[in-house]
Amino acid sequence: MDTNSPDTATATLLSVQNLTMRFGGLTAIDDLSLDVPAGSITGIIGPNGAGKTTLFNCLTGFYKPTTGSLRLDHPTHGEMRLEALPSHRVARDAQVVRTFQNIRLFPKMTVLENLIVAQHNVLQRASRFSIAGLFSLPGYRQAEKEAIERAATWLQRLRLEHLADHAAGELPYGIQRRIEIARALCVDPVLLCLDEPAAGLNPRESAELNALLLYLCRELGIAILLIEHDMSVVMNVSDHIGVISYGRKIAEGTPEQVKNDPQVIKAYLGEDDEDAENSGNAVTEGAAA
Ligand SMILES: Nc1ncnc2c1ncn2[C@@H]1O[C@H](COP(=O)(O)OP(=O)(O)OP(=O)(O)O)[C@@H](O)[C@H]1O
Repeated sequence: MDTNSPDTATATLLSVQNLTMRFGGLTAIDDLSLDVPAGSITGIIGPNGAGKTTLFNCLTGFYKPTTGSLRLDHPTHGEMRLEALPSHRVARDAQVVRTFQNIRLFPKMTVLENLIVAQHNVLQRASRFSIAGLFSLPGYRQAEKEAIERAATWLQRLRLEHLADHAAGELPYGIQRRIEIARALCVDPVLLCLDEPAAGLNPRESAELNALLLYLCRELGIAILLIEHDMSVVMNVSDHIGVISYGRKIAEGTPEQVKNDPQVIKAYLGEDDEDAENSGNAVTEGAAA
């Protein structure tokens, strides 16, 4: 990553301040404040319907928050207010990129083509919105060459290069999830937002995902914001975890602090003693894997 440097490790990259998102009478996010440090992995957990994906949708411009601010300290552009940017500029200019809960690859395109399409912003600019692209002028050809090289680099880093010419939709589910991450990485993210990347993975694939996330963060310096229900992933890779319930932050801290927090156990287990016993398991399950 060109835009991240190791000395930013303790700085705040993203500051979510007093974020509220209402849908009519439903408050999905309720006065949420949370800091995402640079160069680290921040986990976001919480029961179903807690507001985690809504937070991502606010961050990436899919929703305009009702109130509150999302300040990104961009390594080259300085402070950017994400809540004021349209979604295409969040990815293109702020380099905040996301994956989705449901896989959204182009199934009939090859793996390589999926990664090139992700770079449409750069290619579109180089094409001068079609004339240069149409006549394949040198500037466009150069941009196209760089896009292919960038895609090839990420395929190689994620050990997918042997699958470059396969149709994405024909590959196993766990591989498709990995391709989605590779595709997001082609945009050179300052902040990579992953929405349940372990959903549907088997234990071996979850362990590989852990290794991948640690590599991206520790070796390449990419900050990651991770929504995940799979505790064997989130508890093992996160430096810091925020817990949301009914749109509010109920706890924040290291994985160890969070999994022992009575409010977190209650949110997962409910009030009932027996439920609570089960919910404690839900928070800690797989954490030592
Ligand atoms: N576009 C929308 N219109 C109305 N309600 C919405 C919309 N998007 C989300 N919600 C509601 O906001 C609440 C939070 O949903 P959200 O998807 O953010 O939860 P989540 O924590 O991601 O849940 P899960 O873990 O099940 O994916 C839910 O009650 C959901 O029904």
